[in-house]
Amino acid sequence: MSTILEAGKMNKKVELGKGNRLHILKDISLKIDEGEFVSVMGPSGSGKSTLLYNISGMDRITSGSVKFKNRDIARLKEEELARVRLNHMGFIFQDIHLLKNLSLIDNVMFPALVSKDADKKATYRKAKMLMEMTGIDRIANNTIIQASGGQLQRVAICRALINDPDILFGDEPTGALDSKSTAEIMTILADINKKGTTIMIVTHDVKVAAKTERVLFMVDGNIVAQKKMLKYNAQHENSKKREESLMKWLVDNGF
Ligand SMILES: Nc1ncnc2c1ncn2[C@@H]1O[C@H](COP(=O)(O)OP(=O)(O)OP(=O)(O)O)[C@@H](O)[C@H]1O
Repeated sequence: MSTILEAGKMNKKVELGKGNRLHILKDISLKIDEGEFVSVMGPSGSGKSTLLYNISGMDRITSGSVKFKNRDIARLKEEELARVRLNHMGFIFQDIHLLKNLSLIDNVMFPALVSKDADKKATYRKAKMLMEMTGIDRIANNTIIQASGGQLQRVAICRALINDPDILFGDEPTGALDSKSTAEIMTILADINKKGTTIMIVTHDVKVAAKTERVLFMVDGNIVAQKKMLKYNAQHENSKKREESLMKWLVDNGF
């Protein structure tokens, strides 16, 4: 299995003013394999979102390295980094950042149309296919206000997938959803992962993390423990057992 993403002694410090600095990520080294489904858990304020933003090149580390496909993205110029993010990465965030004046399908197509050589017809077909896969094709022409939270999260997933990313990052991708929509979104993400897309998400939800393959546990800017599991298979596996075993592991690690 080859490594897709590798952080080496990654540090993030932020200036708080008056000479005060906050050291958020502390010498984090981490490898993510191609095709893996990884989740990050840990107490509030432990640095989970900061890890996700910095390892994905959404933000800049203070020191260390972040290699994406063997290329140190921490040292790229902003324009080049933006191109890597647009063409190779997908992002799903809790506050979804959809454009209010566009229909749902136009929102899905947007990142592809921003990319230079996009063929509009092919992009439309691809957007339709993704919306079909996530069960929202019938409302493709609705506006944002005509869609539920769960439907909007599916739009965000389709949009994140429109440029065929190698890796998908999600910050609490199910955070605002009820348990039924959460389970449906996790099934969609698991399917996407089985087709080969690497996924890394931050979550507070044990039920969500239990459906991933490796759980990283963060405390105070460090990854203090990791739990490796087999890929989740909804047809053959009892998710309750995985949740119980993960819960026990988290408690054993002081969560
Ligand atoms: N730009 C910033 N300026 C100042 N402090 C920051 C900044 N970004 C993050 N922090 C602080 O760094 C710490 C880690 O934040 P982060 O959002 O990464 O934690 P988290 O584990 O994702 O928390 P939560 O689970 O509550 O979302 C927090 O104390 C946060 O207030």
